[in-house]
This record gives sequence, structure tokens and C-alpha cells, in this order.
Amino acid sequence: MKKILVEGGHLLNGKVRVSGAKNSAVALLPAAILADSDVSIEGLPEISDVYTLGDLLEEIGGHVSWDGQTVHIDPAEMIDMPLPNGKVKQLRASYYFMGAMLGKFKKAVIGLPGGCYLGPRPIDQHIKGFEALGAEVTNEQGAIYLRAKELTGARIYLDVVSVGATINIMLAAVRAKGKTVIENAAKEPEIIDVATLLTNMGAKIKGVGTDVIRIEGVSSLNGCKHTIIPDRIEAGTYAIAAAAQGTDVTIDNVIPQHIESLLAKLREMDVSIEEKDEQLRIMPQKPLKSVDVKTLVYPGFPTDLQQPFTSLLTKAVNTGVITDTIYSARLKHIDELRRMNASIKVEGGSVIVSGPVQLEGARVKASDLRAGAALIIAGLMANGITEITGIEHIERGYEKITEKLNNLGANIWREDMTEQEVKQFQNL
Ligand SMILES: CC(=O)N[C@H]1[C@@H](OP(=O)(O)OP(=O)(O)OC[C@H]2O[C@@H](n3ccc(=O)[nH]c3=O)[C@H](O)[C@@H]2O)O[C@H](CO)[C@@H](O)[C@@H]1O
Ligand SMILES: C=C(OP(=O)(O)O)C(=O)O
Repeated sequence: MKKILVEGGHLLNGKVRVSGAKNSAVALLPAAILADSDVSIEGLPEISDVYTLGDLLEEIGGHVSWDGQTVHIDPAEMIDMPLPNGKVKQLRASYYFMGAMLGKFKKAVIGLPGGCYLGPRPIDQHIKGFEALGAEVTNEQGAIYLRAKELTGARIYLDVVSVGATINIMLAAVRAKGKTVIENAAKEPEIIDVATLLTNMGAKIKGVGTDVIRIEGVSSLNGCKHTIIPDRIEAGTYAIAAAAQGTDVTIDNVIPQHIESLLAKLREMDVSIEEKDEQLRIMPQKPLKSVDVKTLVYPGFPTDLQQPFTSLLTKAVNTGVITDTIYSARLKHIDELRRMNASIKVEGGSVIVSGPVQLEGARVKASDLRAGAALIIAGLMANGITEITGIEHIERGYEKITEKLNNLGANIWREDMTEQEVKQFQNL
């Protein structure tokens, strides 16, 4: 097992290139199940979630070959193989096998997903959608069984705006008979990316990016080539790191509009930002002012940047309040930041960060992906060395994070954990 070590205090400057979007990639790969011929996806991030999904596609008979960041998927020999256990539990997005296999084979058995524990993460809206399309859905010993004689288009109102439910219902509905309308749909850029792939495969989808998506089912879908969008959460993480510890950092391969809510907050904090077509230049020149942040569905402030942003607020003058309206229990980074000398209170679901404080290096644990990013950013600002365990979470979502930060001037590296550290880590 490895840990990450960060020696704080080094200033960041230079250029960092953003990888393909994790939350698109993890839906695009399962979407390939729906095609009858080869699907190629370019620009995939080299992260463990992507490789886990590639393995799952092989488990159901897909031929998957990698050429750097491009994957070729031949779905011709895929079958409706049950996946009740195993790798489906290593990540959240295995739930997209439900929609894609239901669409293609009219049946699927998929174990309940894993992914970051952010408090309860129900999938009732996914199931409501599958049932509306005509599937019988049961939970048998922790695996979801889906069976349908045929899928028929339906009008589905989502009670909660959900990225996963919107994509999953779309995956099944493109192969249903007739028209499906998803109301109160989520509008995240990753949903548009998945719809673009499906449209290139021959699906008929209108309204993505608005809260009403209309789908006219088709009887077959062909293969195609697709290039993934850049990862707005990775871009946002580097923007926050640059605001925290940078002098002049250029973030390349970013769609600035996808992180407008973050950029607005950074500007309120007095960070100077230049926006170009596919680049951002972050130049913190003055002491940072605290701000309040409330996470919301897109285009609001993303919950996935809430934890890294908390680290940044420790450096800002005055008190900032963060409220996560999507995952109110996404707070596992707080105790770890306190170990590093942060002054943070949690009151009635809000996180109150007082600053500025000088963070101190400490031994901390990343208990989820963005908690890991928050601790790395804190480590960049801290005095001395910060040791971060639990880095398998970080590797689910950040491609080459140590290499990218070192190129910006940080001093961050991976090391093997000692036997004793592994034992202590596993008992925690
Ligand atoms: C792989 C992926 O894309 N993960 C992202 C996706 O997760 P995920 O798709 O799981 O998140 P959702 O958008 O579905 O969740 C939003 C909210 O709806 C609730 N909910 C969701 C589904 C459901 O059936 N019932 C229900 O109550 C959730 O508990 C949460 O409070 O969007 C989240 C919110 O932007 C991000 O944090 C994750 O990074
Ligand atoms: C919560 C996240 O991922 P997942 O939904 O895959 O657990 C995330 O990307 O921050």
C-alpha cells in the first residue's frame, strides 16, 4: 500500500493540463454496451474507475483494448452476464450497467454500487425510472435484478435532481419503444457528453442540458468515435490549489463555463483570473477574503469541490460558511483538517471555517476522493510534511496528481507504507 507525502510551502506556477472527465468516462464506457459495433472513446483519464469499468465490460464478453487514453470496445459478443458482486462494488458508476444492460438485453443483475461514502446514496429514482419503462425491479441479497418483456417509453418525473438517475434512465430509454420524457432532469455537462455519444450511436435525444429531456426510442444503435469533455472537477481542484498556493498557474484543457460558480467565488475572494477559450490563468495577488458557499445542482457550486474549497478557506481572512445541500454528511475531511491546525466548526449542517491559520503538516487519512484532494491542497499550504493514507480513493479520480503538482513546483511523492502503518490503517 502507498501513501502520499507533501512538503508544504512551495509556490505553484506554470501550466497543468486537465484530463478527461471521470464522471463522463464512467458513463460513456457502460453506454458502449448499447451499440452493435465498435465504440472508440478518446481522451479517457488514466484512473482506476476507468480501468475497473473496462474489466467489467470484459466480464460480460466485451473486447476492450487500450491505446493510451483511447479505448476501443467491441460489444458484439457481450451477454447479459449477472454481476451481483466483485468489481461493481469498487465504484459508484457500476450502476450504469443497469440502464445499459436493461436497454440492450432487457434484463440485468448488478450488485449495489460502491463509490465514495458521502452519507446515504439511494438509487430509488433510477429504479422508479426503470419501472416506469416497464421493468420489474427487485433487490435480492444486495443485487438489483431488472427484467422486462419489453421497454416502453414513459413520462418520468424525478423527485430529486439526480445525475445518475438522469443518465441511467436515458441509457435504458434510448432502446425503449416510443417516447420517454424525463422531467426535473439534471443538467450537468457530463449528461450532455453521454447524450452526444448516444446521439452519434443513432439515438434520438432532445433537451439535454435543460430539465426536460425527450427521447424517441430506436431499435438498434451503431458504434462510433467520441472524444470526452475535460474534467471540470479536476480543473476546479487545480484552480483551488492555485488560489491557495500559486503565483501564476495556467490550467489548460478546461471549459471555463463549466466551473463558473467556482470562478465567481474565487473572484469574490480577490483571486485574479483570466479566462480564455480552453484555458484559465489563476493569479492570487492579494490576501484572500472569506466567502460563504452553498453547493447546488449544476450550474450551482459543485458538491465535488466543496471539500477542496474548505481547505482554501483556512487561508482566507475572516469566517466562511459552507453548506452542502447535496450531501450534508460529506464532512470526513473536517477532522483531518483540524489535525492540521484548521479552525473549523460544524453547526446544524454548516461548516464554519475561520481564518487565516497557518496549517501544520500531520498524518491524515483520505476517506473519500475529494477529501483526499482537500488534504493534498492543505498539505501544499502547510508547514512541514503531510502524510496522506487512503490514496486509493484519490486514484479513483485524479490522473497523475503527484506528477502534475510537481510540474507546477510542488514537492509531493508516493511512498510505500510500512507494515505497521498498513496494520494501523486497516484497523482504523
Ligand atoms: C459517478 C458520478 O457521476 N458521481 C457524481 C454523481 O453522483 P450520483 O449520480 O450518485 O449523485 P446524484 O446526482 O444522483 O445525487 C444527488 C442527490 O440526490 C440523491 N438521490 C440520488 C439518486 C436517487 O435515486 N435518489 C436520491 O435521493 C442523492 O442522495 C444526493 O443527495 O453526482 C454527484 C452530485 O453532483 C457527484 O457528487 C458525484 O461525483
Ligand atoms: C463522489 C464522487 O464520485 P463517485 O460518485 O464516483 O463516488 C466524486 O467524483 O467526487
